[in-house]
Amino acid sequence: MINQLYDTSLSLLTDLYQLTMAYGYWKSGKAEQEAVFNLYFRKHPFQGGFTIACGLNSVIDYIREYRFNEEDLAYVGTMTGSDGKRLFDPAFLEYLRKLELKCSIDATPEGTVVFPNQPLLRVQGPILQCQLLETPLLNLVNFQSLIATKAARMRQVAGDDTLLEFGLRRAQGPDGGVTASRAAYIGGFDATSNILAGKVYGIPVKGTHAHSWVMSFDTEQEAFDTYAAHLPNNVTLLVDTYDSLAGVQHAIETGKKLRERGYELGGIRLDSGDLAYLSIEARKMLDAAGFQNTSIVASNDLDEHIMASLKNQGARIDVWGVGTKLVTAYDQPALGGVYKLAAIRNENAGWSYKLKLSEQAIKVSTPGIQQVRRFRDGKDFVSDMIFDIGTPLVGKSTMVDPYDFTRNRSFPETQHYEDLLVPVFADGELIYSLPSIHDTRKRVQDQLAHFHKGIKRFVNPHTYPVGLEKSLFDLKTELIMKFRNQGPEVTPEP
Ligand SMILES: Nc1ncnc2c1ncn2[C@@H]1O[C@H](COP(=O)(O)OP(=O)(O)OP(=O)(O)O)[C@@H](O)[C@H]1O
Ligand SMILES: O=P(O)(O)OC[C@H]1O[C@H](OP(=O)(O)OP(=O)(O)O)[C@H](O)[C@@H]1O
Ligand SMILES: O=C(O)c1cccnc1
Repeated sequence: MINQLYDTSLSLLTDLYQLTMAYGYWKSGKAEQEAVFNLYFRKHPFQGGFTIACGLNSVIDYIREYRFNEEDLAYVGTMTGSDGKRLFDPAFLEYLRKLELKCSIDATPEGTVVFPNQPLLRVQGPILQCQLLETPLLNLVNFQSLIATKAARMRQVAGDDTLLEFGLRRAQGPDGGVTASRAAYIGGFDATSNILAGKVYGIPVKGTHAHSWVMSFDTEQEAFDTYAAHLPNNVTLLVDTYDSLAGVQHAIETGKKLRERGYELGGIRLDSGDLAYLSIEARKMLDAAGFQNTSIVASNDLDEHIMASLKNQGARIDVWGVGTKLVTAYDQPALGGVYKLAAIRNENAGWSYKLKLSEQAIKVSTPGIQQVRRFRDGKDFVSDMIFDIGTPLVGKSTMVDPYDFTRNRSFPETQHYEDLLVPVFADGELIYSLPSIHDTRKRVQDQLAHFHKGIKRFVNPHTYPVGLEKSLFDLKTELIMKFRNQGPEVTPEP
């Protein structure tokens, strides 16, 4: 669907270094060498205890439409190096012209609750192709997972209240706005004010009116009455232009006139002042006037923390309109997802497992062709184990905390589990049937319900156990030792 927003090919939506590396692979005869990359993040956003995977739908669109068209190639042909001469041999442009993606991708379905260091996507295929995908895949998955997570945090606070996303005006550009609306819906919002997102993604669209409507009339009463006269089936009146509680009284007057015509006053919206006090007072006034079913909408720089505080204060808010702090992920504007080479196939020697070292333990990548096994105890999820798909898992499974080898856990063969990564593309062919956005949205809440509530709290959340299967842990340790001492690779035992 992202392609619907742009009337152009998106194969150049990447960093130059991906293309220069691709060129290098091609020139040195490595272009077709099979490789495996993992896409994962290292730390939950917002100092939280969970993250929602989101963006796979866009990844699928992107890959299906992937091609270098004549305009792309003409542009790439003009690119020059430090000596002013062209960067790329024309024969490489011919190679790109004929390029068809043949990668296999396994991915965690959108709407899944995920944790640091586990692959959300595993991309396997010719190294040149896997490399070209790094930047766009990160661009698509990082942002949408970030916003879906922010939205899911707000849903945790809102309970059964209605959540409206109002962020387009503050979003990071047009695509930032539209994809944020999608991710917010998946994370648990009920509707967006963004009409294009409604059209493109089938999200419910809802809204009230702005201060300008009230200001354009001589009196607030006239403004409310006129709005209700023309849109009787969509009346939520913004009451705070001059004085919020006087505005509620004007809305009640309009509501009475609406009722005579057989319509109901849908809601009033508070957009400034003490939202706890004003909502409690507004509720009393509406109830006393017989408008018990009229909703109270609140907006004004809300986030999950203010919402929680308002709930604690007994605010009578039924509908929360949230913009800026949701779509810009205000307190943490990026998810630090990365894409790392984990294995490469040598012609005669089989797979070589690869690892990136770092002084920081958290930044040392994990080698291998990975899968994530999520163990259940009854209906609840209890632990995730990252393992290499080449390892035969017979008998009990033991997982080790990657940062403290003295901490480990074992599960008997009979323990219930599900493997999170599912096949999406096989050799470039889509083999995954996409769930509807509504089912994906439901999946988020179904999943969250089966995790320990400690991971959902905002302050010092519980760390859900994610470990490396013992033989993968041992292999990683061996590789770290080997690399620190001499060289970068190790061939796993068959
Ligand atoms: N009772 C409350 N408890 C905690 N935070 C609140 C409460 N009422 C409002 N807020 C939040 O306080 C912040 C600032 O509110 P403030 O009352 O200063 O805005 P305002 O100046 O009335 O609004 P505006 O500048 O849009 O006219 C907003 O993020 C709002 O959501
Ligand atoms: O506060 P947000 O979470 O971003 O929600 C969207 C805001 O956008 C609108 O007003 P706008 O901010 O344009 O003007 P205002 O601040 O004067 O109300 C609306 O009235 C909300 O307050
Ligand atoms: O419909 C609304 O009330 C709305 C839409 C966008 C931004 N703020 C409010």
